[in-house]
Amino acid sequence: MTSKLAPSPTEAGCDRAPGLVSVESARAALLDGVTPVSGQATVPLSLAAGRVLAAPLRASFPIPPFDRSAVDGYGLTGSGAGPFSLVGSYPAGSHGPRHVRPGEAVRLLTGARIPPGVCAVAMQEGCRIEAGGRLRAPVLADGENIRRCGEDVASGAPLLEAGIRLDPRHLALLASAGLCEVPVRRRTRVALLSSGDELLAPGAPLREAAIHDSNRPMLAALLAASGAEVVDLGLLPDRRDVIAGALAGAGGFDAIVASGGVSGSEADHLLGALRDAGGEGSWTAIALKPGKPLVFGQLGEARCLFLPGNPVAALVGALLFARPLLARLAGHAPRPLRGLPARLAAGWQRKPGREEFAPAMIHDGEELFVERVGRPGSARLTPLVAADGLLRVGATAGTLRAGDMVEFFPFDGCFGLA
Ligand SMILES: Nc1nc2c(c(=O)[nH]1)N[C@H]1C(S)=C(S)[C@@H](COP(=O)(O)OP(=O)(O)OC[C@H]3O[C@@H](n4cnc5c(N)ncnc54)[C@H](O)[C@@H]3O)O[C@H]1N2
Ligand code: MOO
Repeated sequence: MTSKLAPSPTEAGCDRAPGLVSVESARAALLDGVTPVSGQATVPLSLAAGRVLAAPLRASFPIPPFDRSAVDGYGLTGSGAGPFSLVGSYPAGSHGPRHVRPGEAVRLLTGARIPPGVCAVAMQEGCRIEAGGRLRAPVLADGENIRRCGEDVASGAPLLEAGIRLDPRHLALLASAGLCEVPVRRRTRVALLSSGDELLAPGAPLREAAIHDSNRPMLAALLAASGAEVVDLGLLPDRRDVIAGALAGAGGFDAIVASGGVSGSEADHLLGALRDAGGEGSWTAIALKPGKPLVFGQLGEARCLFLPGNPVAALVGALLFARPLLARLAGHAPRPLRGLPARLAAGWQRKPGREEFAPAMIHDGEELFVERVGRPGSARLTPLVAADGLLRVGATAGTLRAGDMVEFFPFDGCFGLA
């Protein structure tokens, strides 16, 4: 794993600064050989959102299970305009008549079973009841306004493939197929820690030269939203032996995620501590801004991903690397990272060499226009909070001008279902 992360001679220096590894090849190296966790559970539908389906599911009956009316109206026995004699009224859920004979029509509400003999349903808005109670209807095509048995899913057809991360849409499909519980993979277990002598636990009173640990709550929430069970290993000092001790007990997790202490100064002990704990790993400089220094490794069963300490860099690293790692471990395909094409509302001076992600806001308009929020900086959280998402600039881009195309990644997707 380590050697694969070294930049190849062809890679270095072509579209990024020499010696830096592209995000793409770093991600490929991180995911190389990662297999899904074993172990399954059966969970009720009410707890299945966010879990990964462990086995393919098929429909044991057609959906819908019977022909039914798509509208409030009248079931007709022929396509002609009538007049028809009305022979009853049937709401959704009722049995309906045994048979409707030629020349007859039946009142049907949306969702009602189509009785034998009915070949189309006329919407009530287009119908008229004559004096004497007979029905006049528009001429209809055979099958109009009828939802056919099995038109959504045929009996025995595949419902969902294994490896799908279930979201509210899937729960609706599974419920409509009569399922109340589903087989899912066990959740991945991720250990999370922060390191740094300058860090204070959330809520602790400020002391001189210290700041609060803002990465741990952010990363814990982000990893949990990716479906992982997060175990907090806490806040560790800049002491190699203490960090090694904490890591040594974490080899049974599926992944260990840390932030801080990865840039290689005399106070950065994560990589050394990983080795002391019996693991292996390597330091990598990624062609990424923010988020250049990164440590990947392995300790026992656990894949290790140590992110930089600056909070925006930690977030970007978690989105680009931890998310796909957790997806692969959880047994579903990492979602391809594809942003929306957007135009810059304003440019800025920059040097080519590193792919860049910046907090950005959407401008109203017919086209998607985005603009960086606030002053750039990997330690500034307020632009991140004010932003609608992150914009991405490719590594080769130099100074940017208003109107240039970039990619935009909204934080909440469009509807945020998954
Ligand atoms: N001479 C160089 N110095 C630095 C470079 C470089 O290339 N040459 N890179 C800079 C970049 S870029 C980053 S990012 C950081 C990464 O450093 P570390 O991962 O070793 O992180 P620390 O030094 O521990 O912390 C950096 C910064 O972030 C603060 N921090 C750390 N953890 C947290 C936390 N949990 N919550 C909030 N803030 C945190 C820490 O106090 C530092 O201010 O290195 C640069 N330096
Ligand atoms: O790359 Mo650092 O990760 O810019 O803040």
